Amino acid sequence: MEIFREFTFEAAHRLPEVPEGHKCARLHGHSFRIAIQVVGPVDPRAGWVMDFADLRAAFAPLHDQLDHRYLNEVPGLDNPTSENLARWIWDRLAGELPLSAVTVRETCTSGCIYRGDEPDRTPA
Ligand SMILES: Nc1nc2c(c(=O)[nH]1)N=C([C@H](O)[C@H](O)COP(=O)(O)OP(=O)(O)OP(=O)(O)O)CN2
Ligand SMILES: [Zn+2]
Repeated sequence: MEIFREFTFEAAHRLPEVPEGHKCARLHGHSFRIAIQVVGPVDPRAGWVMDFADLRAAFAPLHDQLDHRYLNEVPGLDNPTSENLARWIWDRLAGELPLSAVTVRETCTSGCIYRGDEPDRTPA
């Protein structure tokens, strides 16, 4: 079974690799929403995969590095797209949680879901 916990943080960023004139090259901010999803068996005694509090504890150091920051200055996030942020979070949590997905929502209507390195599904 999969469980998830959601987190929010406020941060500024700019995207340095967008085409000239793209609005996202300018400094701007978002209320980012993150979902950390893990997978595992339901412990028959506890009745849960793991305590939601364990997800909060695991994410807490990352929240400290992201909240009210200029993301471009965070080591490893010099091009802080949703995709790169999802991978950045995954790489830092994969060693301690049985991750199945990291979701990053940058706005109410856009974001990405990362499930770790996946086969390339680009049509031939
Ligand atoms: N694949 C991606 N595309 C874009 C990303 C990204 O991380 N991955 N990021 C941005 C910008 O950060 C932008 O702030 C968010 O994009 P967008 O959905 O365009 O935001 P708006 O709310 O401004 O949308 P409008 O419909 O244009 O109002 C851009 N693209
Ligand atoms: Zn943005």
